Formats: sequence, structure tokens, C-alpha cells
Amino acid sequence: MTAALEIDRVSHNFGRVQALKEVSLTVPRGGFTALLGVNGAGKTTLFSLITRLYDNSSGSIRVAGYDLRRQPAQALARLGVVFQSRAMDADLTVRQNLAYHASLHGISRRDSAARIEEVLAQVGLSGKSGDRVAALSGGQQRRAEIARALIHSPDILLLDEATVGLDVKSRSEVLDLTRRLIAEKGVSALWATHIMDEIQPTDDLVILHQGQVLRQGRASEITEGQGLTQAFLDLTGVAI
Ligand SMILES: Nc1ncnc2c1ncn2[C@@H]1O[C@H](COP(=O)(O)OP(=O)(O)OP(=O)(O)O)[C@@H](O)[C@H]1O
Repeated sequence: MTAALEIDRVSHNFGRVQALKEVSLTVPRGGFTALLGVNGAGKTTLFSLITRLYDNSSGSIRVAGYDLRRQPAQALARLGVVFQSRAMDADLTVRQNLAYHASLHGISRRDSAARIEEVLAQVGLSGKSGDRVAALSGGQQRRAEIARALIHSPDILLLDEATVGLDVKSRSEVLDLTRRLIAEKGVSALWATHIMDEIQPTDDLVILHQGQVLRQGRASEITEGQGLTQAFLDLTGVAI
């Protein structure tokens, strides 16, 4: 079976700044892969390439087996994205936002009402569809964003620092929700973060530093029993 996401030797420059250097990583089907890196490591640049905000001129990116450069429509249709910044219109209701995104994905009006209820139930927001996004708490807004990302039944979710700005309880709710979606719905996730507490020993872990993948593997194998903070310091020379 093809992986949910395969990135092979992808580089990206901003003028003289080499933001990504021959990055390769794989997100297996039905897996949670944590992409750990400090600010400036290249996480957002990588997500911008996967979502085609930027063109990748070197290396290749495959989503659910579809080559992003040669089969962009098929590849992007398999991808759900939760951006670091808010992607919903705060003045519209949750339902209006989701209906808009459903129509962007070609879901008919007839099907979209039922699909909206379904994804809202999956993220624990049943009964909130008529609320304005601005009236939701920060954690509820993030869960509504996950519902938005799920609307077209993607194979893989990309989440870029999805818990930034949330309190501890809301953070763990968003993380638990993502893990539950993987277990129950078979979706995969690439979870970009700089917060070590969000990573479990059984997770697949990619350490990105200064635009390079230093390690990918099971978190417990990378840490070798010494704790993630120490392992990260040993690999990067940086304390987080
Ligand atoms: N539009 C841009 N123009 C120039 N340099 C950029 C641009 N975007 C990012 N960079 C640089 O590329 C490198 C990677 O940045 P990137 O935003 O991808 O890192 P990040 O891991 O997502 O960090 P953060 O969590 O702070 O967003 C950094 O050196 C950054 O300064």
C-alpha cells in the first residue's frame, strides 16, 4: 500500500536562505507522525510546499500515491490542512464556513448538509453549526478548523502548530481528537510542533532542524530512554 505522504529530497530557498535541504520523510497510512522543530526549522515552508502555496522545484512529493507536480488535483483532494493561522471567517456561522469549503471541494448542496453534521459530530461540535465562529472558544475554533479540513474525507491531515495559543485543556482536546480520528477513521496526520509534551513514545517522529531532517523513527527509539528533551539537545545542540 502506498504511504499517505512521501517526501523525497525536497529543497527550498528564499533568496540566499536555504529553508529546506533535501528533506525526505514518510507518513504511513493510519499513522500519527510528529514533525518536531524549533521556530525557523522549516516546518511551515514544508507545509507550504505540500499544499502547493509554493512550487517545489527539486525532489518529489506524493500524497496517497499521487505526484503533486504531475497530478495536483488528485493529490490535493487527498489532503486536509489545518493552517497555523485561522482559515475560517469569524463573522459567518460554522455551517456557512463548512458549506463554503464543501462547495470548493465539489460536494453537492444536497450531500453537504449531512456531511457537515457528520464532521461536526466527529470533532465534538454537534449543535454548534448555527453559532458564529467568533462566538466559539479558541479550542472549539480549532476543532471547527479540523472539521473543515475533514469535509472532503482526506487521507491525510496536515496540522501546523495546531495547538498554538490554546490553554492546556484545549490543547490536549485538540491533540486527543486528532489521535482519535486516526484510530477510528483511519486518517493519517502530520503534526508539526515545537512542544515536546505533545509527542508520545509510540509516535513516529521526524526531527527537522535548520531545514534538514536529522532523524525519523519511533520516538522511543530516537530517545533511547533518555527523554526527548535530552535527545533533541544531543541531536541539534538546541534546548527546547
Ligand atoms: N517568505 C520568506 N522569505 C524569506 N525567508 C523565509 C520566508 N519564510 C520563511 N523563511 C525562512 O525560512 C526558514 C524556515 O522558516 P519556517 O517558517 O518554514 O520555519 P518554521 O519551522 O515553520 O518556524 P515557525 O514555527 O516560526 O513558523 C527560516 O530561516 C525563515 O526565516
